[in-house]
Amino acid sequence: MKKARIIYNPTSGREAVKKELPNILEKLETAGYEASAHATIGEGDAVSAARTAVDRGYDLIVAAGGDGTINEVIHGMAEQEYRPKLAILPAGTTNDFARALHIPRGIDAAVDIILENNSLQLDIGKVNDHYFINIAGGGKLTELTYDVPSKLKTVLGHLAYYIKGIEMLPSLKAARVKIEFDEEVLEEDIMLFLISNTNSVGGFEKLAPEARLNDGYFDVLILKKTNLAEFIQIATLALRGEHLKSKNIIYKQAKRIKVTNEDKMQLNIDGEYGGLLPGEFINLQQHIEFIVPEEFIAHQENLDY
Ligand SMILES: Nc1ncnc2c1ncn2[C@@H]1O[C@H](COP(=O)(O)OP(=O)(O)OP(=O)(O)O)[C@@H](O)[C@H]1O
Repeated sequence: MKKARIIYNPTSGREAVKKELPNILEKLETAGYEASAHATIGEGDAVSAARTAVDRGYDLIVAAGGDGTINEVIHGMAEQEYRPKLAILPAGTTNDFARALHIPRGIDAAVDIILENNSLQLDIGKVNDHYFINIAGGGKLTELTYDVPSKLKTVLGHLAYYIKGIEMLPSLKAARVKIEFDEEVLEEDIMLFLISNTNSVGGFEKLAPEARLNDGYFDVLILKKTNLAEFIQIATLALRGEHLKSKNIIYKQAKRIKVTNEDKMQLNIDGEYGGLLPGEFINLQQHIEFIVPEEFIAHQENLDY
């Protein structure tokens, strides 16, 4: 019998998973899994819970919570030689990765996707000692994601980022960075750089429109030094997915990127503080097998032609 381990954050998304847990376990059992669950108790607990699940030879790990929980589960799995399949039950404030995989928001519908058991090997990113699934970046602007007070984030979701972002606009500063791509070096004064694995980040659905999740490439977006008016114009274009035509945006694809800067620029990794530059970003191609909707597999195949 196949064994499934649910690792869930009991506090995320108004305790949605906690309330639904008996139903989730029953559905998995009916589908032939021997299912058990671990409730996380705080920061870092999902990392060790995932490590333990790998050591115990589970066939499937179900990460239930927001992007923070999924990120921790991936940290617990990524270094291991044996990596079980990974399913996601989105129940957080931000569920960018679940959205990128077309996993439905409702817990019940997301469990049904697990039962359909379609899967794809997908890329994840690594920078220094951190893994990321959505995006990593740096620059004064990216610091706003962890400046948003968590209460505001819980109540307002993505809107909180925008409010805080607008408040921060007048204090935006450019910084000089050196960016080494696979075969090219760039030195620029920039407002921010984003290294994206998926195309849906922080509510911007089309930030990196060509990002594919299994091609081994990151999509790199660099916003050159701009004034406030230009910045607002580009942000407006970005909401419509039309920012790539701006002369202030550099867009590239690369497997490995090294970024250095002299001012101790902070790194943001999947929305959390991730240490200081320099950073070496490596794309681990098709490193983890994710359970995804059949429709997502068709969508990826369409991108290939
Ligand atoms: N029992 C717990 N109590 C408090 N915090 C926890 C608990 N379990 C895990 N956490 C922490 O909460 C962090 C965020 O949780 P998670 O990502 O699941 O949901 P969220 O805060 O609703 O959404 P998001 O992080 O996507 O905005 C996790 O990275 C983890 O460190």
